[in-house]
Amino acid sequence: MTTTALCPTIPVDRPDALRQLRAFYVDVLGFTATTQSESVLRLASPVDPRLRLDFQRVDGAGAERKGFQLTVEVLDLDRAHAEVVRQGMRLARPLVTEGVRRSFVVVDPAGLLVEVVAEDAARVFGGAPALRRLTDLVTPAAVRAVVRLGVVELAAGGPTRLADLAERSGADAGALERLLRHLVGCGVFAEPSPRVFALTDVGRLLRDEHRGSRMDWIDPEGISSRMDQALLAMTHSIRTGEAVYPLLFGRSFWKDLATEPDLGDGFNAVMGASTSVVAPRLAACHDWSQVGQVVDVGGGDGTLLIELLRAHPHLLGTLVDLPHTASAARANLVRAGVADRCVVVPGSFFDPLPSGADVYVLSNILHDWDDLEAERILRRCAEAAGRRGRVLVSGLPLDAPVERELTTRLDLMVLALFAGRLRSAEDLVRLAATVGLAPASTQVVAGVCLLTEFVTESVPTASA
Ligand SMILES: C[S@@+](CC[C@H](N)C(=O)[O-])C[C@H]1O[C@@H](n2cnc3c(N)ncnc32)[C@H](O)[C@@H]1O
Repeated sequence: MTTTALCPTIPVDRPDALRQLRAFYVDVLGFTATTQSESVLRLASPVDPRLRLDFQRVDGAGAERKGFQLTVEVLDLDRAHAEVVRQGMRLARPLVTEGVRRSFVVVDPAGLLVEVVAEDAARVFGGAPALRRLTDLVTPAAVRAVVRLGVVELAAGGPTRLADLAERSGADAGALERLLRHLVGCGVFAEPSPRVFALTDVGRLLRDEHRGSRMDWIDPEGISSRMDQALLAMTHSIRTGEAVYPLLFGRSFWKDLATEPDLGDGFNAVMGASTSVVAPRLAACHDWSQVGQVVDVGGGDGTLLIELLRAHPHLLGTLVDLPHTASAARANLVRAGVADRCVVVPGSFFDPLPSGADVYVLSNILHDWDDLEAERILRRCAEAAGRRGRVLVSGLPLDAPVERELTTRLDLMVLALFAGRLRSAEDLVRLAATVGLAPASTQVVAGVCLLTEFVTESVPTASA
């Protein structure tokens, strides 16, 4: 049995209550009123129709139900009904069909009336909503289109006429109206008056100012689009355990970024934006006072190193990354005014790293690689750190204390892109042990990022 939505029905007995309730739930909390009559007010979240709330007048005519009641939507109503009968539960109303709506009312063991209904529209159009939510590509594509067209930014100032949005974004007015109409239904835009569109709270999350959010990853051109295409072709990766990206684009993800500077710039920008959220916490949560020299291995556009150098003025830094990204990092370090305390080394972390620093940081690196390659990177860090240095590994672990879907999503993404994998804290310790690194401390930063400090137990012999 699967429940797909839940809706409390709350009885109200004052004549003007429904109007006041509407003012609060619609105007303050942003619910949409899906039905309003003399006797009922039905509300739903515009972005998640599973979040519902009904109010029902119990004083007037037509108020057939009394008392608090729950409506539970299930995928298989007949099976739920058969089970209720098998358990000998009391039915307050037998199974009935009203139009396309089939339901029964049962009294739960706490005495609460529970109306069990078949998932709406499941038999009408477009398949079961629960399945549609899992499989639909139209909405994600529509969101990408409206961002790419710049319409989100154009509407940022407040309600804007369709004609202006179309003219300024260079879109066909009729087609743009169809796009926006769909996004109104999804709760991304509102249409306060005909052909005037405004961003909702959800729509505002798509704005440029939300750097470091999901929004950075949905530009439908450039690197994000290639990543999307790789995800759509994931079946190959599941079949083989290999990255599908090279199959689609003729070279590995990192080679692709190095070959097409625009792609590299795009990736550095989104990666830097996402790292900027956690960088201040990484700069604050570790004891950097004893560290003189830090090497940021695969340091990307310099976001983390800039944060470290700014927060700890005694610190000297080195950033190692592939040549194109190293140049971007150098420019950012100069702009941030910390270049005089920093060396940028264009190169690969599969080659020997600058040795003798106190700390080697690997931020969001190891999950891009399979175990063999991740081990090679760790070995390079351990060799360079020697007996005295430490290796700090930071990134989202597979067993992060967050909703599971957040970690499994990234795990599948790195599989499709680079045959990488997310690792649990335990996996990481096991992997590091193969190159003589032992955990000295571990902490969760910003609720999602595992920061593990390793010391060298036995320095690996330098590999070729
Ligand atoms: C996921 S990003 C992480 C960037 C940065 N550490 C952060 O946390 O924002 C991975 C980085 O690894 C770099 N990289 C990939 N292959 C590399 C290699 N062979 N040697 C050095 N850097 C490499 C990429 O250029 C990119 O900057």
